[in-house]
Amino acid sequence: MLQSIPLEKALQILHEFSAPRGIEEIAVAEAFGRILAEDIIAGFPLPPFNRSPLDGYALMAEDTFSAAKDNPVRLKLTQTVYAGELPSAPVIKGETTAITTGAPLPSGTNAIIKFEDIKKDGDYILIFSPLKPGDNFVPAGEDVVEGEKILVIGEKITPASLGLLVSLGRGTVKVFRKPRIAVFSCGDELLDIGQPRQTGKIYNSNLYAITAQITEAGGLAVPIKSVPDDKNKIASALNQALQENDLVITTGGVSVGEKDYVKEAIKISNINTLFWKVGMKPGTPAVCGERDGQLVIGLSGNPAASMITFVLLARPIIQSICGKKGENLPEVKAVMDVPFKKKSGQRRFMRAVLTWKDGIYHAAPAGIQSPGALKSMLQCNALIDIPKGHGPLDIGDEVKALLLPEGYCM
Ligand SMILES: Nc1nc2c(c(=O)[nH]1)N[C@H]1C(S)=C(S)[C@@H](COP(=O)(O)OP(=O)(O)OC[C@H]3O[C@@H](n4cnc5c(N)ncnc54)[C@H](O)[C@@H]3O)O[C@H]1N2
Ligand code: MOO
Repeated sequence: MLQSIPLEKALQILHEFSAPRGIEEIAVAEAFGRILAEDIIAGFPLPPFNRSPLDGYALMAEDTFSAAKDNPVRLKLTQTVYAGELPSAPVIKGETTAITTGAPLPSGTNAIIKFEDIKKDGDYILIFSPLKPGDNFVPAGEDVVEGEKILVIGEKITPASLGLLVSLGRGTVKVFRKPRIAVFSCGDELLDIGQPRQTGKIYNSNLYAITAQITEAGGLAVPIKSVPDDKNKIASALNQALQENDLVITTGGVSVGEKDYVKEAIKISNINTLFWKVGMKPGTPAVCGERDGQLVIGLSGNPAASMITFVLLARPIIQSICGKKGENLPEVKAVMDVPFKKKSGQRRFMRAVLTWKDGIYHAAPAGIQSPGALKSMLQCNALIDIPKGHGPLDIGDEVKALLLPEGYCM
């Protein structure tokens, strides 16, 4: 069994099992936040026809070249085109068409003047300044040309991508299937919501924090009741969770204590242990296994450690299973504004608050860094990646920071 491996190596191993688990075609109305499983090629241009961007008059710019304040040009008004209608005739020299915003332009026109800028004179309009060809003229395909690839496999569907899909007449779209991700915590000390407080016991907060993290990552979280410190019970929970889901995440019971049974339960369930312990603090004792291509990711029970290991180790794998392309967390440089006294015997991911000031990120520790201290995660918007063996950090030291996903921080 591999033991105490660098985070990058751990990710490389897990990525062997991170292929998407299938494609489904869903209604565009349901597709916000999903990951595209097809490239979207425009079947027609946007806008689909030459159109007016304002309420006014469509005309030939050449007719207005001599227009001046004291020498207006007179054009004959021959028709009105409203948005949703079609012009009944082209515009010829000396004529104009009244037009509303979004209406198709009659052929022959190459400029539009706002109705506030003309004077009506019976069936004629008076124009007091010249227009150039193309003034206020929105050509078909200004936004998207026919045949253009506007969305690409692996991109997240945003409000704008939904708008574009519908503009192109799409009612459904192919997306990667959301992986079902079971999550449960191990520990005799765990109480669930609603159970009365008991001395020596604590509430199972990890289940809810990790469930939310799975949802943020794009997975379909399947939270499961906590399992006592019993290797056979943990093994059977793992078995069942693997049968019904694409991936299983556990918390607790991964260290060296007498009742830390997850590693043993993994063996009992015929899950192949991929590695135990990752060179990072917090979250060192994470254990990962695989059975028939499905992963089990066992995180530390400490609430902050489990959240941090989730974001660094599990999130990129989940995102990849979701079909998402690209890096996990954006990396930026920051300067320490507040010292951090501790040495880092191991590579440490320090919870930090980053603020943008004078063209640079400034970093301060987010609070107590112990792996069980969860409150520090509230304000934490970044993790400072401190290399193994690094001494204390002083004010002004430059550090590497990983920006946490939006939605993690208050
Ligand atoms: N002798 C040693 N002891 C420990 C070592 C070590 O190397 N030698 N490693 C420490 C490190 S590092 C970590 S991290 C923890 C990890 O322990 P486990 O993953 O086995 O987690 P537990 O012991 O089950 O729990 C740790 C801590 O977190 C609380 N907890 C557990 N589950 C939950 C939950 N669902 N919600 C909220 N809080 C939870 C639990 O009560 C403990 O306080 O091991 C060190 N020990
Ligand atoms: O690895 Mo543990 O460092 O205490 O979270």
